[in-house]
Amino acid sequence: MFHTLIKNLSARWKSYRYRFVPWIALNFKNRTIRGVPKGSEDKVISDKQVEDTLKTLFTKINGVSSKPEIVLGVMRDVLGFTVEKAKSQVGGTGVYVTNGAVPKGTVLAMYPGTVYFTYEPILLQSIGNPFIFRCLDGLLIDGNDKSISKLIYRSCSKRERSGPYMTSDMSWLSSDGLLNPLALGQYVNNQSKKFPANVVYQEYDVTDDFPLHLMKYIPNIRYSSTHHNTETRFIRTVILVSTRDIKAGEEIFSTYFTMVY
Ligand SMILES: C[S@@+](CC[C@H](N)C(=O)[O-])C[C@H]1O[C@@H](n2cnc3c(N)ncnc32)[C@H](O)[C@@H]1O
Repeated sequence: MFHTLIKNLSARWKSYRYRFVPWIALNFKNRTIRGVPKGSEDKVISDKQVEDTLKTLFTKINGVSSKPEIVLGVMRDVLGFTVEKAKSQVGGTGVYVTNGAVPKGTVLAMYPGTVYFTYEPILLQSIGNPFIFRCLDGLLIDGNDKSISKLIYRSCSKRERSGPYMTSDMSWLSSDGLLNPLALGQYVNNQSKKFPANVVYQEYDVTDDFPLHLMKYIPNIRYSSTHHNTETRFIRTVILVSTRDIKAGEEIFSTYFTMVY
């Protein structure tokens, strides 16, 4: 009987398709589901566009001071807009476009955090944690910037550094300085009737050919060491892409409920 229970649970988990894990999804009564046809991979812009945006922004930020006003100034010059955290219109903290305008189909944020493969232990970190994001292939990203999640991200980042090079951004965990101004996607709230979604999530895997000196701006790190895992050395990132033009002053909303059918 126990065996059947585990089998059923595991089958249900495999067919689970929402972006946020069940303990977050349960909080929402009125779920508007975004359907994605199976096999479409759910990409609204190409990997090449994502890569170009990240490389261009990181190259311009590289070497400037980590003072937020300086970094945001560079972001404004390069991308034509800035995004920042502020009190949400629906609950807690949210993310707003604070300057300029975001055209449709633009990378405007990233979902930072520790990346867990399906076989890695996340239970302890996940209890009461509303920041666990689920990728379409089941990988989980813990974007919580507090408590045990924060300690784990920091220690994995230190483990992965490559000689003088940091291979991930830790600045989203504190207010000591800003490296990657896009790394605030974990604070984007779920859409509602009054505030329909204006962004979607999209997976983007950073591979070995990404310039090593720009890796310090990648706000994701693998829970397990990449060095022992030659087949899967990529770093999963998740970006948020605008689905319409967004003006300064508007809050960003996504849909936590993406259903693959
Ligand atoms: C990933 S966090 C988003 C950031 C969060 N607002 C905060 O201040 O930390 C997810 C949590 O935000 C809240 N949230 C997100 N969308 C919401 C909405 N439309 N209405 C009310 N609360 C929402 C819920 O508490 C949810 O568990």
